[in-house]
Amino acid sequence: MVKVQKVSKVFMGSRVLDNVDLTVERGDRIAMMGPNGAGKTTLVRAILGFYHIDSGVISVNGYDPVKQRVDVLKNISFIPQLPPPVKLSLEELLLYVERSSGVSRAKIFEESNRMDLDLKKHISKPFFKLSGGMKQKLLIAIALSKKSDLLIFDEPTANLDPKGREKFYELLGEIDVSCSTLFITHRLDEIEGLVNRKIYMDLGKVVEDEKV
Ligand SMILES: Nc1ncnc2c1ncn2[C@@H]1O[C@H](COP(=O)(O)OP(=O)(O)OP(=O)(O)O)[C@@H](O)[C@H]1O
Repeated sequence: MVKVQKVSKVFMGSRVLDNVDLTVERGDRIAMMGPNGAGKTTLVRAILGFYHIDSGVISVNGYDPVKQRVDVLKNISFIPQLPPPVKLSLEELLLYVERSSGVSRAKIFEESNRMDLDLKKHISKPFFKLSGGMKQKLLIAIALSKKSDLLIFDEPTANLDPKGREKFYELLGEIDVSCSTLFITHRLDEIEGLVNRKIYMDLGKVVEDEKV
């Protein structure tokens, strides 16, 4: 599904990804861990085509993430570490998601309800005015509503209260087995039961890749 071959990325003279090799297969449930600054987010963003890489090759379902971005993103749901500063109201955002990704509004409402987020109450508020946890809940609801082959979560529970986290893990337990997931996390204890592979990064390299 995802092939990362000898990928390097340099930011301001510093090698953030150093010759990384990684393959994600269908059904992989990955916990990606490693110290702050190890290169986890950069790797995921390169897979999503947000960054040009300096060397190596990345392909997602056979597509180049930079040149064929639309084809790559069509089958991926991504929750970033920091919610984007979207100025649209929730109403406008839902309309945009519905039109651009074909995700049903009713499904987003359903998933939001399950995350204890009252969308109706906040529907005319701009997204950026929601609390951190509410933003994350909405992004989770959208990601889980979209039919994707691969779900990528970059520390998705950082802003969630304990109940929100519990609900989130409950929903994750229901994800189709054919779907792959990649979690960047510092809290392995919380997702231990949901993963079948653990990857550790350090200093821009994959230093351990273990099936569990
Ligand atoms: N757009 C950017 N411009 C310059 N440097 C960057 C950029 N993005 C990331 N970096 C640098 O790349 C390094 C790796 O950052 P990255 O966010 O990939 O780490 P991480 O493993 O996800 O860390 P954390 O666990 O703290 O989220 C850091 O030194 C960071 O400062």
